[in-house]
Amino acid sequence: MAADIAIRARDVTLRLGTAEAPTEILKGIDLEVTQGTSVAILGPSGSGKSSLMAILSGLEQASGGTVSVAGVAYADLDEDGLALARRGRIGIVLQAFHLLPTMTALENVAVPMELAGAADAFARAEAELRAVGLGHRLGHYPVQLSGGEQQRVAIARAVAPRPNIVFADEPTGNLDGATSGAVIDLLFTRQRDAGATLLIITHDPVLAQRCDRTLEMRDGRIVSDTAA
Ligand SMILES: Nc1ncnc2c1ncn2[C@@H]1O[C@H](COP(=O)(O)OP(=O)(O)OP(=O)(O)O)[C@@H](O)[C@H]1O
Repeated sequence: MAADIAIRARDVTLRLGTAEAPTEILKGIDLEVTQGTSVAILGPSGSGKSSLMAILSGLEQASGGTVSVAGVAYADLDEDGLALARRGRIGIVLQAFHLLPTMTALENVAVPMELAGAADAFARAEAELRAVGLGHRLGHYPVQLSGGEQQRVAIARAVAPRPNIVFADEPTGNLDGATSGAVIDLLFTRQRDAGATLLIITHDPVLAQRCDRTLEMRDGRIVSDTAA
């Protein structure tokens, strides 16, 4: 039996800017990712990595082409449908962490799980925050946390619901070597435990080497696709 395909993109394009001066950000992306694999996306700044991730994670709509994730075709869904499809199945860590400023670190991780119906949301959130080394910062608000600490809260929030697919845009960008190593270990441990698919944008060759597969983007296209 063929392995499950977690992510399928066909001829995905993204055009932004004005009608008079459109910019082609993505120029026909074809991609299939097998469930349970880890994929690093490399490429120079501006090559379209974050844009591709935004489309694959359902946060942005493609201008052309089709995307289906975990068997769900995005074209069939409206905003609410997309949000529902993401909930619990897809974890996302963006470059801007999007923590809610009025909630503590613990609440930022626990409340989304609680809204999704998890009975043990706070216990799981606490365990996940301890795993990223933030057991001593549970009651801190985002403004009281350093950039690297906020990044770790965002990672804990993404992995805590045990999603099938985790998208992470430079998840270690703000972390020092030791903390970065611990966070990467956590991401890969969770991936293995849950058989999850992991898509990571990174400039870090060490992180890329740990992935099963490496894609390189240039100027809106995937220019190389290498298995480890
Ligand atoms: N709303 C927009 N209108 C026009 N161009 C945009 C818009 N948003 C992004 N771009 C352009 O799209 C290109 C791709 O951006 P993207 O953030 O996907 O690149 P990236 O490879 O993730 O870069 P980085 O490594 O710097 O994060 C960039 O040249 C950017 O300037």
